[in-house]
Amino acid sequence: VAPPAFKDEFGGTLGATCIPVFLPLTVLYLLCVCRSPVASVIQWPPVLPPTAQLWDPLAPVLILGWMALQSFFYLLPMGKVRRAGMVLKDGSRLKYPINGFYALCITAVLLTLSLWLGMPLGYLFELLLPLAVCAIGVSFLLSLYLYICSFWAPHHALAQGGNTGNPLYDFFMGRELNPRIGSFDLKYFCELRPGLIGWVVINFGMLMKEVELRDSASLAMILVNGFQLLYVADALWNEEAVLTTMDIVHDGFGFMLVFGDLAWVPFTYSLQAAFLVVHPQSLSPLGATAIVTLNGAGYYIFRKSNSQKNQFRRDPTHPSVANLETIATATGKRLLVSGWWGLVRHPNYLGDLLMALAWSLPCGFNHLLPYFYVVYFTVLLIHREARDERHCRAKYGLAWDSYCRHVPYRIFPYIY
Ligand SMILES: NC(=O)C1=CN([C@@H]2O[C@H](COP(=O)(O)OP(=O)(O)OC[C@H]3O[C@@H](n4cnc5c(N)ncnc54)[C@H](OP(=O)(O)O)[C@@H]3O)[C@@H](O)[C@H]2O)C=CC1
Ligand SMILES: CC(C)=CCC[C@@H](C)[C@H]1CC=C2C3=C(CC[C@@]21C)[C@@]1(C)CC[C@H](O)C(C)(C)[C@@H]1CC3
Repeated sequence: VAPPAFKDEFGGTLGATCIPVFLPLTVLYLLCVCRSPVASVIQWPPVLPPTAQLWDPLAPVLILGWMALQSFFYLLPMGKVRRAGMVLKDGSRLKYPINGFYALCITAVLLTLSLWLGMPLGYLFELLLPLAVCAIGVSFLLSLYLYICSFWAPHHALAQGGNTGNPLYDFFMGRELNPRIGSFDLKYFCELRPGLIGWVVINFGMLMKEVELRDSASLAMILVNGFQLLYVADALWNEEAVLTTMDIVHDGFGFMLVFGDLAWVPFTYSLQAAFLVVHPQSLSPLGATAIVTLNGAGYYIFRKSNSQKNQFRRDPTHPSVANLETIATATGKRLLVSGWWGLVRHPNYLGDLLMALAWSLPCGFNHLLPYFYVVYFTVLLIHREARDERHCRAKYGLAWDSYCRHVPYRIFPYIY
């Protein structure tokens, strides 16, 4: 039996106690700020909504209906049959359906149909706060369910980090690695479907609200919608690649990921679109071209580097990666030291951050709020890089040190 893991991630027990209180309040606060005329994150006294604005009986119906609809799409026998994930502690490999892109397409068809039937999608703007409250509630309930069920999971199915014996810390980190109901994988489903697709649906609702208010969608709103739709469509098109990410391979499914997937992503990643509804911006053609170019460059780096590593991990003999320079490690796996992964140790983070900046720039320079995503994301990725570095050093030892000497910069070439 392995020794219990240390409570050393995310500030230990204190972090695991405070974050589940602080982050849900942050989501609600940011939504209130972005709808206020001043939209200042440092406004005092802070903008607080009347309690009546936090609840709408339609919200739980929409959230639960949405989860049920996306679960139904997940179970439909379409797309690639069932792909095997990474090898687990007991030597087995779980199978996953690869049909997320179809789920996005069917959702798009349903949205078009509902527009045609005259459904007021712009009403999502009014519903943002009650929807966020319900998504937060669902996150707490699901995390509690996962925590309780994990006590029936076999030992080899537990995650390394969320297994300390401290209930608060384990609830936060997640005890079980791949909780499932039958063949329905809860973590894989939540990571890519309800929150990610929900995010672009909310964005579209904000665009429709703008059309309602001003008769047409602004260029800034179209760019934000287009960029973020590209990001979500890319994630679902390359769904298989998520099977090699840290969340799926290493992290347990606890409050951090449940809340991140179901509440944080849809309601904070859509802040720029919600902001533009109340604070319209005009963009010059030159400004728009520069922003599109920045997003294109970020996307290119993000996609090429992620695909290169994914291809290399799936089949190192594939012609697209077979000629790259590598370092051998004691585990039998090799590390890339040329190509994208020879430029910096996380080229995919670099591309993702350039895109994050391009999503905020259409909102102009008069407010900090639309830049919340860039700031949060920089902190998240620097922290994530440090966590990954610790895992890799523990896994690969001297080979990792040698990789770090070959590739000294972590995310930004010649800077960090
Ligand atoms: N939009 C958002 O909110 C978020 C987006 N992301 C994005 O998700 C994507 C995945 O990120 P994440 O899971 O954090 O990390 P990575 O995809 O960067 O995966 C890290 C793993 O890659 C392997 N690896 C590292 N260096 C090398 C190398 N030189 N050669 C071969 N393999 C290597 C190691 O695993 P092993 O050796 O075991 O294979 C390491 O643990 C990124 O593009 C990131 O930007 C991430 C978080 C949030
Ligand atoms: C503040 C807080 C609660 C943080 C939790 C972190 C989560 C929001 C993120 C952890 C890793 C994520 C990934 C994506 C979304 C955000 C979370 C869940 C991702 C699905 C976005 C789309 C990308 O293409 C991706 C598939 C590579 C990515 C995977 C990691």
